[in-house]
Amino acid sequence: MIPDLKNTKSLDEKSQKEKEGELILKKIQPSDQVILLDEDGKQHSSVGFSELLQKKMNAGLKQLIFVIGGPYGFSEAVYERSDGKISLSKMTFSHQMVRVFFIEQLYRAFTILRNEPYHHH
Ligand SMILES: C[S@@+](CC[C@H](N)C(=O)[O-])C[C@H]1O[C@@H](n2cnc3c(N)ncnc32)[C@H](O)[C@@H]1O
Repeated sequence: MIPDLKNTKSLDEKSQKEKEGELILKKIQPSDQVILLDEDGKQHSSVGFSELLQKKMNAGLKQLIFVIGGPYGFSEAVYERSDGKISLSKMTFSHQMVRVFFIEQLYRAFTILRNEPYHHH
């Protein structure tokens, strides 16, 4: 997790996104795949999302990184480095809410892949 930026009042929207973007990009290795959580991304069902994860694992990917943006979203540099975008809804949520929703979906996806009795459709 990247700590909240301090003194953001002195930063305009673009500068804040760029500063956050630099901190995000520092954590990413060249071999990583990066998927952004973004309201304009592709929407999946929970089963569809579990299939996407399975496909990535089958491809022998070393590390798949999901990134949640700050209050103004992502900088251009982060969009350029990304390999895809997924959306949880057309609505905009706070990054704190997205963290909770997305962790539950990750948990759900792995229970689907393991045939555990958590997901009911
Ligand atoms: C308050 S939102 C930022 C909204 C900003 N207007 C934008 O263009 O992304 C903070 C972060 O939460 C995540 N987020 C918010 N709503 C989302 C949604 N419906 N689906 C996926 N991620 C979402 C994104 O990662 C976003 O960068």
